[in-house]
Amino acid sequence: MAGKVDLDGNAIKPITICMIGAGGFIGSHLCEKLMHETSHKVLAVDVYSDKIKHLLEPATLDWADRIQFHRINIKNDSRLEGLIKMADLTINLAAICTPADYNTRPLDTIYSNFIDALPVVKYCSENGKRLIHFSTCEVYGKTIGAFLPKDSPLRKDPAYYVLKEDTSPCIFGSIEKQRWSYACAKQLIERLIYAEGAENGLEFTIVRPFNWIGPRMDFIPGIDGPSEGVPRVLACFSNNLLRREPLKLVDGGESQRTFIYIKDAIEAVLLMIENPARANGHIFNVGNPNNEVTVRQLAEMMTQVYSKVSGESSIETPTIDVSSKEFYGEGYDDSDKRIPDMTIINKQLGWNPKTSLWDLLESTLTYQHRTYAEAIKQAMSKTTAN
Ligand SMILES: NC(=O)c1ccc[n+]([C@@H]2O[C@H](COP(=O)([O-])OP(=O)(O)OC[C@H]3O[C@@H](n4cnc5c(N)ncnc54)[C@H](O)[C@@H]3O)[C@@H](O)[C@H]2O)c1
Ligand SMILES: O=C(O)[C@H]1O[C@H](OP(=O)(O)OP(=O)(O)OC[C@H]2O[C@@H](n3ccc(=O)[nH]c3=O)[C@H](O)[C@@H]2O)[C@H](O)[C@@H](O)[C@@H]1O
Repeated sequence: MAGKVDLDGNAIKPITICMIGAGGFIGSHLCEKLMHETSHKVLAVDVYSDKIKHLLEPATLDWADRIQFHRINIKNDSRLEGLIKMADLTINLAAICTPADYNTRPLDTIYSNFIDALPVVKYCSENGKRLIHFSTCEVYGKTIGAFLPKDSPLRKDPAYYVLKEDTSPCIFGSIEKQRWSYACAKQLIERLIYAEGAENGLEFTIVRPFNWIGPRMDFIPGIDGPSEGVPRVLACFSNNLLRREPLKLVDGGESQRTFIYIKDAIEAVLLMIENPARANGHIFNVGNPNNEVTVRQLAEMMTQVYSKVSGESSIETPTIDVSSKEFYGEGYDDSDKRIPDMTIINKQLGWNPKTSLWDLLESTLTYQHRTYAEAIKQAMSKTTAN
């Protein structure tokens, strides 16, 4: 990695990164990237390590002395401050971030996304350490366009739906719509970090991911996660495809999302890590505006791609409609449309996403099939035998 330079042509010095939530979906890809392509050290903090165990064992791996796992729950562990002090940069990924939890476990959601993140911000600020904090595109909530009459021509005007870091408002539902507990907690921690920057000089970068997807996202219920758990849409639909059952479309599958391949998104995070002068003080949308689909279109595309990669024909009724109340329970609500404006990240870091939705689904579903198809078959034959 010798001779690597940043965007301004300066040599990149190896640093130590305290990565909280390193054992999750994004953390595992970021650790992989840092081990394979850089000389930086990682103090990996999480309560789980399954998704990074290939990076931790055996001790003979090339990067063994550059990654250390610390099994710590940041809610109640005094070792956290010491790790932040040892590092040059802290990246906080820890959170409850599955929508099925927002309305059913709103207290855990708010504590996890706001209260538990507070000491991390405080330790960084007090010790003069740089912080990259993971927020969410959900802080935008609904689009302004969602409130226009259905047939209004203004709905087609990007000014009413493209989400911009420095000008778009944050539009959430009423308090009994507990779906917004997550977005609201994330918004408040963003405001707190911004204020620490303004009043106390904290060097920060806030990342707003827009539906990053890929291998190792969430879990497949009953195989490597709780059998009753509800993961995010990629894992829900993968689970349905693997079990040859219809994909469930919540409230008609009309909501729109832009999906980005995790590997494209991780490139953006590495640029933030290695270009502090360009990233500090900024909030960045990280998404792929070219990959927009409705959830129904996503289901159709995943069905087609899965058929191709598994060699199995699709089932007769590939999708069924289900109400959000049935699927998520009382208090669910949804973001209607999420297209990231890319002006700021383009200007500061010159970054652009590359992978099309079809291509990213092809590599992700190939992984899902290879990793889970056999385990699902065995689990299903056991259930039938009983
Ligand atoms: N994946 C996305 O597209 C996406 C989109 C928007 C925002 N985000 C944000 O990015 C971050 C990471 O998301 P992800 O998709 O990797 O989620 P994830 O659930 O896979 O990873 C989060 C990790 O944090 C760990 N964690 C949670 N609470 C902890 C605690 N108290 N102590 C120690 N570890 C703890 C979990 O064990 C988990 O491994 C989250 O803050 C999330 O809100 C992700
Ligand atoms: O990924 C993001 O950028 C953010 O958005 C996600 O929220 P959301 O996109 O609503 O979550 P998904 O579970 O991925 O659902 C996407 C859409 O699919 C629908 N869905 C989900 C699952 C399913 O089986 N069927 C179905 O129709 C949901 O209702 C929703 O409209 C999560 O809140 C976070 O992980 C993150 O902050």
